[in-house]
Amino acid sequence: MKICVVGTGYVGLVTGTCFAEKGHTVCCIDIDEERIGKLKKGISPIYEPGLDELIERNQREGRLFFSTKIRDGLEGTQLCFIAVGTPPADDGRADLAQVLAAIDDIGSELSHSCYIVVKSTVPVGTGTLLCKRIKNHLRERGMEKINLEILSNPEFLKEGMAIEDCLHPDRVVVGAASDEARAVMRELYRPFVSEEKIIFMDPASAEITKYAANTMLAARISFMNEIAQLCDKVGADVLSVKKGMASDRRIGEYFLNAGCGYGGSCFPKDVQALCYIGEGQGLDMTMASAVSKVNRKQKELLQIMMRERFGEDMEEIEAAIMGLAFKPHTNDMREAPSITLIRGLLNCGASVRAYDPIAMDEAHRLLPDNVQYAADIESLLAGADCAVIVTEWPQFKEADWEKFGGLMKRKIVFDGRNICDPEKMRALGFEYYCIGRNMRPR
Ligand SMILES: NC(=O)c1ccc[n+]([C@@H]2O[C@H](COP(=O)([O-])OP(=O)(O)OC[C@H]3O[C@@H](n4cnc5c(N)ncnc54)[C@H](O)[C@@H]3O)[C@@H](O)[C@H]2O)c1
Ligand SMILES: O=c1ccn([C@@H]2O[C@H](COP(=O)(O)OP(=O)(O)O[C@H]3O[C@H](CO)[C@@H](O)[C@H](O)[C@H]3O)[C@@H](O)[C@H]2O)c(=O)[nH]1
Repeated sequence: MKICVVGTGYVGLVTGTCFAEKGHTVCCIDIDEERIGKLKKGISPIYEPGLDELIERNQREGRLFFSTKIRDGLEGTQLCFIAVGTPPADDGRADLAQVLAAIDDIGSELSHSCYIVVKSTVPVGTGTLLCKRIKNHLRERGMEKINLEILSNPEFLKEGMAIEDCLHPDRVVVGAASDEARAVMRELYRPFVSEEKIIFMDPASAEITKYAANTMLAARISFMNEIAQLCDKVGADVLSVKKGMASDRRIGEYFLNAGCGYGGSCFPKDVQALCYIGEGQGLDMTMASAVSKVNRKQKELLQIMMRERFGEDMEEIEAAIMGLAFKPHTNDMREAPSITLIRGLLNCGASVRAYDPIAMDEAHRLLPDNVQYAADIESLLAGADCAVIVTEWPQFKEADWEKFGGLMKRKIVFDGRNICDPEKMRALGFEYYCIGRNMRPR
């Protein structure tokens, strides 16, 4: 099948490459010339385990192409995916500017019938809006005979696991109105999943499914974060509580880890966007709003714990921040809890030193200039008053705290991801604080 993918961010680049990997011929389009230039040389603009090799091989074998010109992508294509960004606008709604620009570009060049598939996360009714918009373009160009259908095919991949999620999805959701469109999507995804895992529905339901799924996952995290705070108040252990809850099959074990809050380019914006959509329909969206509210507070928690511990001395401390990415195995720092923490600490007058295995370039771009950076864990911790774990990178989980404790000025650790064993840390002489496992009523 010949496929065009518009947008080469996490979603467009990964899904386009995976379509090529399964034998389709794919042309990926982006307006960012530097990005396309790099991709043509086989250099991935994003860090995603396994992606570089797939891009290189599929380009070499002639199934994957990159261009800045939409015309190159549209030539002979059966399916045109829109995978551009939908960042949050100031009021919380999804900003559709990139999606509208993409449909305008397609509408000004398309000269044959095809299916346009929206992979970007978009509010309900976007498919209908795009359909009207592209038909206007075609009418203006005297091409109204072209047959078009706009489908919704939201993406559920997780950063850091994107290739695996894309090649072996739990399910594929497709919002399509016609049997013909459903048949094409079935053929496209046949190499990826068995047929019963392709869930067909109307486009509006598919659009809502994406927001509802993300909000449900975010709700589980916010719920556990609230339970963790309660655990700390009453001297209980949130990991034991989680174990007890998760063994009920109806609850399950996933997305129940308490921590210093969820970040990333999706949960924060999608929960807010769902609130905006519902409120626009006159609903309160009580649950979804609470999920966001708990998370905003949770991102402040490490800072509050540190202020409680250091009091007036906050201005004197040198804090060593372990991890900047919003989660491990990505360099993405969008909405990362590290940003809230570091800004807060600098506001209190503390000195901040930071290290992340791969997000250092992003950090230089996003964090205030007075943050200092360390080249490795040793130089990060040397002379520090405390270590603050924000991202659960494997190298932090495996840290040799006996050795690192010897390098620190004071042996104090704030563990925002509950990756250390409290008993071991205390036995090594650390003052150790974590989330919902402090076991001493406060
Ligand atoms: N990042 C994720 O893990 C993830 C997962 C599932 C769904 N989503 C959703 O998928 C969409 C894309 O997310 P992302 O993280 O890949 O975005 P991104 O911001 O990383 O990438 C978007 C890309 O689109 C390009 N672009 C913008 N306008 C364009 C145009 N008119 N023509 C061609 N290219 C254009 C940009 O230059 C950029 O490279 C969003 O709606 C997001 O909510 C993201
Ligand atoms: O038990 C948990 C699980 C996750 N997180 C945090 O939640 C955030 C998001 O994590 P994750 O969901 O793994 O990353 P994303 O790549 O943002 O993926 C989410 O957002 C994507 C974009 O919409 C969806 O496609 C995915 O299905 C959905 O998991 C991160 O800050 C994690 O640290 C927790 O605090 N506790």
